[in-house]
Amino acid sequence: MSAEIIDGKAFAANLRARVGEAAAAFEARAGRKAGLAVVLVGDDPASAVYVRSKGKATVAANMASFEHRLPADTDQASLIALLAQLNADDAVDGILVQLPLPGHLDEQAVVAAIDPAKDVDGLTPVSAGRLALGIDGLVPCTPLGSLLLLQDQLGDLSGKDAIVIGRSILVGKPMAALLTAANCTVTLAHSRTRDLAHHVARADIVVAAVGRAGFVKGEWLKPGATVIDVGINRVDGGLVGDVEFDGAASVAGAITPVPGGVGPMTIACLLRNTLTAAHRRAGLKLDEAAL
Ligand SMILES: Nc1nc(=O)c2c([nH]1)NC[C@@H]1CN(c3ccc(C(=O)N[C@@H](CCC(=O)O)C(=O)O)cc3)C=[N+]21
Repeated sequence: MSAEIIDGKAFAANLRARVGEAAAAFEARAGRKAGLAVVLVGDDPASAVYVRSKGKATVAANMASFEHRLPADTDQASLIALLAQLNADDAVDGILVQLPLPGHLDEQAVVAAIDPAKDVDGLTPVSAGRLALGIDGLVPCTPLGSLLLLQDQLGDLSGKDAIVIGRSILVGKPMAALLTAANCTVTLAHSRTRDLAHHVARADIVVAAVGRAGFVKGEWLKPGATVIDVGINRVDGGLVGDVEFDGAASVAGAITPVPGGVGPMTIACLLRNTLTAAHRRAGLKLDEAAL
């Protein structure tokens, strides 16, 4: 094994601490805490654990946490009504609706009902449009966290060849947009891509977000490549990523582990986005470069 292991957990802890300091400064200036509302529909135990850990991290970062747990059979109109109430609530700077929603709900319509100014997940059509057009807005947390790790690892990304594997709304598409904005030459690969290994072999940066355990093989990689493994797959032995870790670690220059890589960055970036939204809503300036 030769690759450096990128410690996302430590980086995320640092970021949360810096966000916490900036959130305390926000409270002093604005006369209120920045606030994050999380909406959970149904009682999926994994989601409940995840929502609880977000709430704890929010409070630890000097922000207010509002949790709304709704029964699994909540109807569309009630959920939209709750979102309208949160949109109108001045104490709420960020709104996150935990996905996936129960099947009877229209996920697209629900997400679109979130005020883009409070869209800390970066998933509304307005946020996605802003990212595509290069207009300042709120960016999805997992791609943002991945970009921060890459910039920390590599510095300026200009001119680097990057491949993003997976074209989901949550990760792949926004990741490709962020890397393009950072001046990478980006390949967006997906399930219909022919000869994926050939494309991966050219990449200085590989972001794997396909949701299949061990899908990306070490022998595909360019020696020294930086690998960001977004996958979180539950298997018999515990959690594994989308990259075959041992094989990749003997070829890559640096790689994120699962767990302890991108996952913790997602929550840290959710807090960062909440602070960003709070400053914009209050008309205050946040020095994002200092975060
Ligand atoms: N609207 C919405 N936004 C989301 O961002 C969102 C969502 N819905 N639904 C669920 C997924 C999942 N997700 C994770 C975030 C952090 C970890 C994380 O911190 N994972 C730890 C390990 C956790 C463990 O041990 O289970 C790690 O990778 O080290 C995992 C999963 C955000 N999601």
